Amino acid sequence: MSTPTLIQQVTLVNEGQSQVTDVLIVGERIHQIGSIPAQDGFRVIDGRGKFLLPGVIDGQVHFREPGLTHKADLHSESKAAVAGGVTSFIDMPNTRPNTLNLELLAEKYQIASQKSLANYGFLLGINGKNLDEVMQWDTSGLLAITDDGLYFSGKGNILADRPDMLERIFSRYKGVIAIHSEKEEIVEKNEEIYREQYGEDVPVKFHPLIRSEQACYEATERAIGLAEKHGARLHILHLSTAKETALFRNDIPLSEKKITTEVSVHHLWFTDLDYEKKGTLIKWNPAIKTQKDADGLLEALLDDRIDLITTDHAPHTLEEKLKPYFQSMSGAPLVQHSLVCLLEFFHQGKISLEKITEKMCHNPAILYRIKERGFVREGYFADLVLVDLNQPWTVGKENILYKCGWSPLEGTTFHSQVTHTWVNGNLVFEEGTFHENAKGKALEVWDLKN
Ligand SMILES: NC(=O)N[C@@H](CC(=O)O)C(=O)O
Repeated sequence: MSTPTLIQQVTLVNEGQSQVTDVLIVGERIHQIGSIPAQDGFRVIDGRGKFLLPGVIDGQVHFREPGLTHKADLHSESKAAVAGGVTSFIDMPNTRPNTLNLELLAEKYQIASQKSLANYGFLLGINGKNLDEVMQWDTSGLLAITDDGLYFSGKGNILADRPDMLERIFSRYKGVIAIHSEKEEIVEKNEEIYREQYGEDVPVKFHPLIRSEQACYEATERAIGLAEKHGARLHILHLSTAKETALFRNDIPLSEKKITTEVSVHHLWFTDLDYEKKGTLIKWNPAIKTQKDADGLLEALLDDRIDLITTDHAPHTLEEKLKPYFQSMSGAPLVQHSLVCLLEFFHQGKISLEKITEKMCHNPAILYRIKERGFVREGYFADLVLVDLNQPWTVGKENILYKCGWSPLEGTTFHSQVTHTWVNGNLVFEEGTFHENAKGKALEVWDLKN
């Protein structure tokens, strides 16, 4: 067993409170929280002036393996994740081939067990062809997160073109149905309008008018209608408009909600005014919209209509990004910078540390029923992140860890820095250095009764 680690006199931000305390890690678990005297054989970390949070659980990333490893892979992106204080992630099924059956799912878990520094869960994708098959699978047990997640996305989004199929899914599936919610038929009509005027090189500032508020709102409204009709468990991924926030409730605890949603960091951080400077580097689906939308999303996050913060970390090579509008890939990397972005909002007085912890650490664990993680509790896994709120640094090529080698935040100065990250009790990131001998684990889920 590794040396017990005592983090002394640290401000622990956890479960709605911040207090100075000591935290003792023994093996892969949090052994004790309180006033703990150092003993011979302990490794002691001086936490004075620093803040300790549960490791971030990013509920939506695209780490691109297998099949798209020229953009990213489970090793490179999990390294970027832990450097950013992210100790667990849930990866989406739009890898190649798409993760549409149990063999492909098992393959992902196998690769991650060899390569990932962070803990991992993989969602299963669904399309017109595998629906009946998925419904018959007993996906409990080993498959962890995947028994609880389904995902739809991209062109030919079935919300738009297969309402009959949605009806069947919502009436039969009991796990979390996670949806990328934009009506493709509206998007396609808008694309034609702009294509006629500008050809292939539509100015990217029109992206939020093509992937419009209406496209988002109508898809989300329809999905919620179906979920309510069938009592299904629906999660809307990366909400991007203020208007949609009115469709969600905040009068019941998350653990009792059947309809939940999240906001991704870029929809809080950027606005349409940034297209002029950043161009297609900030082309995402759903699109970055207006300041009013960013403000409305933050407000809904603070008043609990929005349940989680994710990144939708979606790396592409610079070459794939810097193309004319219609060829430029949507998506950008973020997982290394999500926590420091939110800490910057804290510095600006927009959000508390307790709320950041709730939305990035506690709530993903509650929503996906992740076992013994997401909170700093005795007996839980020691997934922890230590941050210094006053250690400014600037994002630049020399410190970007993404395989694609770029970030939409290049040139941004953050006041806060992640200094240490523990995953399952192992100190994997320490002041810019990685200890790569220990690998992450597959996330496990609580039984439904918990
Ligand atoms: N969010 C994005 O803009 N891109 C995602 C796919 C998706 O969610 O549409 C990707 O995988 O690149």
